[in-house]
Amino acid sequence: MTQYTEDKRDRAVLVGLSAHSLPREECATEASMEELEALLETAGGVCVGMALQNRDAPEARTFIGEGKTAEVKELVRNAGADLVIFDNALSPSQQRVLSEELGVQVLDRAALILDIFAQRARTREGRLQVELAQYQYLLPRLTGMWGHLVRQTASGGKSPIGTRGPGETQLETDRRHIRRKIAKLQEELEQVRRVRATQRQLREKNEVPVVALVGYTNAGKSTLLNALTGAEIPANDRLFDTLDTTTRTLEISDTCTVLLSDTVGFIRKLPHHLVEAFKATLEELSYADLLLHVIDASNPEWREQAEVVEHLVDELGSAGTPRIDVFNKADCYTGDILPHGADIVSLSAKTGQGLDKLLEMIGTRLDTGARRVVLQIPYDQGGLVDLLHRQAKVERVDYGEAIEVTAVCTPVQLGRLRGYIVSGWTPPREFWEE
Ligand SMILES: Nc1nc2c(ncn2[C@@H]2O[C@H](COP(=O)(O)OP(=O)(O)OP(=O)(O)O)[C@@H](O)[C@H]2O)c(=O)[nH]1
Ligand SMILES: [Mg+2]
Repeated sequence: MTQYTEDKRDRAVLVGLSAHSLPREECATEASMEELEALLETAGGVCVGMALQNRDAPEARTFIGEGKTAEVKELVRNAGADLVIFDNALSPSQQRVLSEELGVQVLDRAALILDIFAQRARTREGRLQVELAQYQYLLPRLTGMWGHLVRQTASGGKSPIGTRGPGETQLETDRRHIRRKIAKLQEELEQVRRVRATQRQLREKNEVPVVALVGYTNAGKSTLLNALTGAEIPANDRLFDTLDTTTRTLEISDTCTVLLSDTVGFIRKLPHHLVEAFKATLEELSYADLLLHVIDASNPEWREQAEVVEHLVDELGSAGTPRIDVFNKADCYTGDILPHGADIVSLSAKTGQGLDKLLEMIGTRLDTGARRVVLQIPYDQGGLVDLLHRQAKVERVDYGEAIEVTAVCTPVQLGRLRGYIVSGWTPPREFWEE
């Protein structure tokens, strides 16, 4: 008993369900439970018990079955746990019922991730985004969870996992207040976004291609950015170390300089609100000319992780952006043979092995695939013609109703000039959607 009164960390029992009726990516597996434990540790808690159930379908009221609920209750009592965390998403009512039946606070993976983001967010934008996501998560859960939280915080002591972020006094107020708060946060974020758009326009004037790092959390994105650019972004062996976008210049060769951006890592079952809220930060991705998908090749789960990333990149509307798959951590990789291909590179951000190959690949990717297009440029955009003369191979210029230019352009330039192309190039659909 004395052993855990000294440990101040939140003690949690982790529960997961795998059911035939659930989509595969929503099922709990041993690997996803392990990841949940890592998330719990990142949030400052400790796992004191674990239960994984296989079932045909979730129970409507309690998600897991009756027998399993009793078993979890037993686990909670024996281990002296103060909360139960589900790997699967729970509905607000399931969360409430389970909390009553188990006698402790019940969270799901989404709430845990939100909690970590709340602890980690540093910039104003990051904090606004997390707060917005937390309020949106809380709104449908006001009745059940709140009574519990208020009781808990009223009893004094530190605030437990899942309750950090919006202050307690705000948590006591009503839905209308929360809705107002959400609207206000959205407005503030809109402002942040406007600043971002201006910065981006400035950057586009600079005509420098943007390369963005994407990948599963802990894959080594920040380490790679540091290795390539000499930046000193913190890179730690914990989940969601980076929550803000950092951009640095990277010289690929004497003639080619790009901007390289680090982004927030992805994870399976990322709360939908969070993806929504972080769209401003992740917007960087949609403006990237090239994505570097960093994969931790030393992780036996890399395939599943890569799939999650692909899925989120799609959801964020960047499926059409050229991509290089970077199999990182080659220094400690011992598993099966990695895929090979023109858009695949294996390297170690830590030892530097393979970095030159990546640089070469970025250079080729940004330069190849040039093709001849005809552009119609309005006279008031005449500056673009100068730009084309400087950047592309201009073959012909006709002055008619508009300036008609025939030029050979690289994919990056084509992406930028998409509004003016009249023939020669069929852009991917997402290029047209703004
Ligand atoms: N052995 C080895 N470890 C690496 C390599 N690259 C990164 N790491 C380690 O992996 C851990 C995570 O690296 P980060 O660069 O923080 O990963 P990240 O993708 O930025 O993670 P988040 O910001 O949390 O999404 C750190 O402990 C790094 O030292 C590598 O090539 N080899
Ligand atoms: Mg990072």
